[in-house]
Amino acid sequence: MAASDDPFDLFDRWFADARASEINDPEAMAFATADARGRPSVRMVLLRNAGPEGFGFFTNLDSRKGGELAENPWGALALHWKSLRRQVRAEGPVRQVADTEADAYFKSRSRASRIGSWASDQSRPLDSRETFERRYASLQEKFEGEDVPRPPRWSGFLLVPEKIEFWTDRPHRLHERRLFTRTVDGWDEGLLYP
Ligand SMILES: Cc1cc2nc3c(=O)[nH]c(=O)nc-3n(C[C@H](O)[C@H](O)[C@H](O)COP(=O)(O)O)c2cc1C
Ligand code: PXP
Repeated sequence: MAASDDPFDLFDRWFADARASEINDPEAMAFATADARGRPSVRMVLLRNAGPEGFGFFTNLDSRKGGELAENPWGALALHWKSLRRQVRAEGPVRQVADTEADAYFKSRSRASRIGSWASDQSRPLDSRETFERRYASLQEKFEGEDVPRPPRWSGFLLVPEKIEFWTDRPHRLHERRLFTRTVDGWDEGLLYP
């Protein structure tokens, strides 16, 4: 298969274009999960790695998405780059990243964000903004002068794509859709009607 037909090479080129032309957050993607009954939910997350191993992001394992992935480890994502009028979609099984990988990413975040990850019981009901701010302030004190470690329930997920679609806007809604489907030894490429 020619290098230009590899979906991750294509993704890298599109992502570079998006970084150059989007006004903010080219890595923002909608990430869908579903519970054990198949009921879907979707939210934005930031794509933090993309390559042949998959598409990765970081979050709280006890969040709604974390709970749904624990019961149903499948996901779907969509990136939309408005400035380019392009969309990428991917679907496949989702696995948690290794602790070493989560640690390395967590270390790269700002101290304030690291403390925020301890302060936030993500997706749980919160009685008031004040409660959250008090928790944050007391954690700032607790960690004063110390390194802020990764909370044990904060980690990352990797979607290992079985399908990746590249969508390009064309006039009159006659768009182009290139679908890559994983095979035992590579990728099949085909087109879809728009
Ligand atoms: C642009 C954008 C990027 C976001 N990135 C993340 C992220 O990388 N990780 C995360 O946990 N939440 C992120 N959030 C917050 C999520 O959208 C969501 O509110 C949170 O993860 C809880 O989702 P859940 O209750 O479905 O688990 C982001 C929100 C926006 C708008
Ligand atoms: N966690 C939460 C709750 C977020 O809102 C975001 C981005 O909005 C992220 C994680 C990902 O970004 P970062 O790792 O840079 O904080």
